[in-house]
Amino acid sequence: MASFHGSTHPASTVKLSRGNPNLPLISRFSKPHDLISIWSTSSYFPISLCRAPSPFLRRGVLIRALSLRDICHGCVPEHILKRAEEVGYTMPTDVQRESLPVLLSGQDCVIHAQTGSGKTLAYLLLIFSAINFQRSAVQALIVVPTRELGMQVTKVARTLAAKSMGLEASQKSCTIMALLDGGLLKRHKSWLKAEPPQVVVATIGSLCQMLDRHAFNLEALRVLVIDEVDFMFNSSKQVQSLRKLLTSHSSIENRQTVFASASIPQHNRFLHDCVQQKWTKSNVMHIHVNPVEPMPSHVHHKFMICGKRQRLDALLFLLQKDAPKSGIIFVGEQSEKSKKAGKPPSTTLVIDFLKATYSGHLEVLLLEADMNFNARASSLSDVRQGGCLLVATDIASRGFDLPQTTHIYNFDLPKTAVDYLHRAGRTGRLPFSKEVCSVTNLITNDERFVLRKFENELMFQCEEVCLQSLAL
Ligand SMILES: Nc1ncnc2c1ncn2[C@@H]1O[C@H](COP(=O)(O)OP(=O)(O)OP(=O)(O)O)[C@@H](O)[C@H]1O
Repeated sequence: MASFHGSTHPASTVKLSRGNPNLPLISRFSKPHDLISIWSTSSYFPISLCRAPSPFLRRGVLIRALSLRDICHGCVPEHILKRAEEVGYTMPTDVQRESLPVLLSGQDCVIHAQTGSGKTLAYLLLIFSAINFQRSAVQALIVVPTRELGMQVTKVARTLAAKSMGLEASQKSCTIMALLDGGLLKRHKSWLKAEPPQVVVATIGSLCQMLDRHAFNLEALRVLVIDEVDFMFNSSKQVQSLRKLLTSHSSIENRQTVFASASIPQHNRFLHDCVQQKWTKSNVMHIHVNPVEPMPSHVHHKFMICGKRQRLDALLFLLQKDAPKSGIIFVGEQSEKSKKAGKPPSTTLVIDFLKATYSGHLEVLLLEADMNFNARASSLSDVRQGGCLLVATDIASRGFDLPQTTHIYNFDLPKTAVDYLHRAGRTGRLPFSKEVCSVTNLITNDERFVLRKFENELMFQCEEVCLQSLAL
């Protein structure tokens, strides 16, 4: 196994100085293995490690930043690249620049990069490069932890696979099926049998149900992606099924395996397990982008100390002062004890309070695991319409992409530093924007040490805000 870190130079590296991005591109390369690695310390190019063919260099100077098309040319079908450009994916993000050459060369990969860094597009481009559009068989499988994330990934995949302008006649279509908890699995079963899709996006529960009923098999599988991999392996309910999927339903020799997450605690141990347990081939690559800074740097962290009873008023005060374009208020899950005592969950308290007192222009919406699937789907679709104040439990903390979110409020602190990282990662998700976004924690005096622990673990600093200073 090997590892590429933003802070280490790979063996064949070239030092770069600032180049001229306006110079014309001289020629293109066609295969990823024709590439040479380049290390850039230039402040002009927002890159740490990239790969480029020699025509991109003149006397060791990068003369043009590589576009997504440059990196994927010859591997990803033209109509997908064209569609990606139509949607606005022109230049690669750091993680795409670093992972795509490795992915497109066929290697197994653990993609480990900040929240909102663009891991989804990286693995989707790999999938579109690997599948045979003419063949009706499940060739790519993306496993996700929640129904909401599954719907989102399916939407991005379908957007890329949709017919692009001007290429209709020649382009071949690709079917993408979502097998998600609460879906119409009976109907999906007949569809899977009648005409298997090329790509399936699934939660592990629904997937196993279908595999157990022999609705389809994974004999033709070329790419297996496990998104939010640390979360999936952490859940005791899912881990058995996941292990079975990785080792019995398809073989590592026939497929390319990709794991993705912004947090992989003890990643060396995880990489070791990947090889030992035969989840991946032995040359699996760990692409670790920005290892010294797990949090996006343009997210500003704050805290306000207030008593539990003051918390709702403090939240309202902050909302009025901050005037977010769109925000998420994270609330802890209700404990079993509180459920048994017949108390309302904190989400209800917050929602009811805001509906009665918040006078801003944003709609107040709710998303929590206890809602039924239809209510969850309807909340999700309302949230995507534009700005809102979403009151949510941690169900919305993983992978949820609402790029317009400018403010996060931790009404209750999360349980772990990893949960903090993912909640905070719901803001600051526009890759090339430096708009300052914020995460504000409402805590009691006793909780200050917990937050300090998160700060040390995740290497960020939290600034104190006082009700008095805000009132000025
Ligand atoms: N090359 C690109 N150019 C412009 N926008 C991009 C590009 N790649 C991704 N994005 C946008 O960046 C946002 C974040 O991408 P994505 O959801 O893939 O992040 P992620 O790394 O999976 O984050 P998380 O770890 O939180 O799941 C999305 O809104 C996506 O559309």
